[in-house]
Amino acid sequence: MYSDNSQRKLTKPVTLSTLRKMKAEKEKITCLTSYDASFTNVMNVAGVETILVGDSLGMVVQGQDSTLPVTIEDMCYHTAAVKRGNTNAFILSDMSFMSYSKPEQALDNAAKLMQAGANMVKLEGGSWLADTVKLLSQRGIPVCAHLGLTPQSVHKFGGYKVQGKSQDAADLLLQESLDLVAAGADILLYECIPTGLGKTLTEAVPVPTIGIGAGHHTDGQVLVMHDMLGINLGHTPKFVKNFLIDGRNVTQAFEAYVKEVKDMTFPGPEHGFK
Ligand SMILES: Nc1nc(=O)c2c([nH]1)NC[C@@H]1CN(c3ccc(C(=O)N[C@@H](CCC(=O)O)C(=O)O)cc3)CN21
Ligand SMILES: CC(C)C(=O)C(=O)O
Ligand SMILES: [Mg+2]
Repeated sequence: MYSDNSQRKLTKPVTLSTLRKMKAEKEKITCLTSYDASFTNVMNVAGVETILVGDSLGMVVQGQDSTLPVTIEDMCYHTAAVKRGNTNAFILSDMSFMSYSKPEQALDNAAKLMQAGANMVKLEGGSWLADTVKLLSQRGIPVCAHLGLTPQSVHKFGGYKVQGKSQDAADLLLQESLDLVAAGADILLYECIPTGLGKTLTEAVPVPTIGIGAGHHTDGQVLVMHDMLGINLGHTPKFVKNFLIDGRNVTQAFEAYVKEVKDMTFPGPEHGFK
């Protein structure tokens, strides 16, 4: 459909260096989830710099009620599909529930994702992950650490709840962020934390930050594609905005998302937490 490269907005491959430069120059980083080749191609056309093969696929593709049933084989299958549809975006893939509970096991599973086509792997957790992040980093695997509301811990949290609300919880998130950066994390992703804390953390760490429900101060933004196209199966979280409105097609919805993240009209105050 879009085999003509001239239609694509990303003219050269997005790398970790590109993303670091964007943080330094305060240009917002855009990210959307994708799980297949076709949507990935449309995201390339719209200029979405980074694509997350999220374990949210368990919910929006497989129809599970959480991300826990997703396997590393599922993640590899979708990463390979995204890779085949991709030209220049940077691909991050989630490590599935319990696929990184021990460092050596994490290395074996991260290797599978990298061989399937990921440019970086994402793991949920805090300081306890430092040894694993260090091992992956030393072996040449870029790592994104996902903090705040970590959906694989939903049963421990007792629901999808905003994190980092008390001063103690906010201080702990800062310490954990610094520990993970010291261990080699290249990107930090914050989910469902107060907007002010998103700002504090983004200013405190030297690596790019990406937020979802973390306010407009993070270096980048991510949304689950289905949510921003208005085809969420269940309850719609507060941080979601439907971009498939006003007679837009899917490409135009992705373009509107890129524009609003770049000019900081998305997320607005109504999409954040106090
Ligand atoms: N479609 C979809 N979108 C997502 O963003 C997403 C998934 N699936 N699956 C995995 C996780 C689960 N996520 C979620 C799910 C629900 C809320 C939610 O309802 N949050 C409440 C906050 C409640 C509070 O105030 O503590 C909200 O109102 O937004 C947040 C993140 C994010 N991820
Ligand atoms: C919600 C994002 C950050 C994610 O981890 C996913 O899509 O799985
Ligand atoms: Mg995930």
